[in-house]
Amino acid sequence: MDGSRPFWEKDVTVAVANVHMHYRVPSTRAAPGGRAAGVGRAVRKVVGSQPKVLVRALAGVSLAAYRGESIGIIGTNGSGKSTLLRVIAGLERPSRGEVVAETSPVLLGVNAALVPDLSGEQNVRLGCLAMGLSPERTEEVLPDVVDLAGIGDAVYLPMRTYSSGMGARLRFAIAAAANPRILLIDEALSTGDAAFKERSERRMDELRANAGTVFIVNHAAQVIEEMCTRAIWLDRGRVVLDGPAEETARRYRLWAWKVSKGEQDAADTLLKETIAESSPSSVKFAATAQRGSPVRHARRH
Ligand SMILES: Nc1ncnc2c1ncn2[C@@H]1O[C@H](COP(=O)(O)OP(=O)(O)OP(=O)(O)O)[C@@H](O)[C@H]1O
Repeated sequence: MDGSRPFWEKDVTVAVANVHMHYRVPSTRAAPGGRAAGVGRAVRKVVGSQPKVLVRALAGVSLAAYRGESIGIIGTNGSGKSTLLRVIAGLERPSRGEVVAETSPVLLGVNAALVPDLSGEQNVRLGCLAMGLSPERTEEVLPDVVDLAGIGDAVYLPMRTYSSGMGARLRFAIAAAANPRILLIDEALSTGDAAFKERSERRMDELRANAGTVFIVNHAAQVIEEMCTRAIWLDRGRVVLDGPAEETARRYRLWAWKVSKGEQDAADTLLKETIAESSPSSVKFAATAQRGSPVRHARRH
């Protein structure tokens, strides 16, 4: 990677600079120790408090996203994918590091807050208004959203009666209606059928063509390969590989295959080799930048 090339305001939509995310989480695991520790445990049992452990969800992630990119994020359970999206969306503040986004990203999560007792149609209205569309614009886009979701007359039924795939389709259609410049999608597309996949791919292409950036979290390397131009493989909160979607997906698949065959040593070696071979991104802000302010002095090293 170019050691000093600055990237300019007009190209960058999101910059993530050395982001760490730590959580302190109560653990019921018995701590080793002698009698004193045993007494401590007994006391905690009575008062109900538990010792806390540190979980490192992200351990120094840096990346710069450009206009027109669709970036897949892959990795095993707990590798930090959703945390990264939440941090980019501004829902959580990193423990360390900085995130700057050109405009407010829209996060489309599997648990996007829709109301189960309302119909799909009512939820579309609610979702559009919540994303800042005017009531008039909401009515205008309603038919397109319903069309993109493609769930037929079920759109008039309460959302609690939907299958997970139907709910995911509706959420995607609602998020896409806002025409966000930065769209973050957490798993939502993996449950759709072939027709929906094609429609959602087309809609994502439109969003990207509209000078936007789309981030997609998915376990399936194939989905990432088909939908993204670039992919980032995360493992234990670190970037293993950040490159063209096809190459990253191929490497990740090979690693996952070795793990599934019980070849843990070979998988570990592949992981280490991949990290060693890849040139890590390092994004720095020359001036103190804040979320929502344009990227002015960021440099990728
Ligand atoms: N709010 C939280 N409080 C405590 N720990 C958390 C929290 N959110 C995430 N974690 C932990 O951070 C790590 C990364 O979680 P994250 O959900 O980002 O992983 P993921 O790659 O999206 O996983 P999955 O593929 O299973 O959805 C995990 O160990 C998880 O337990």
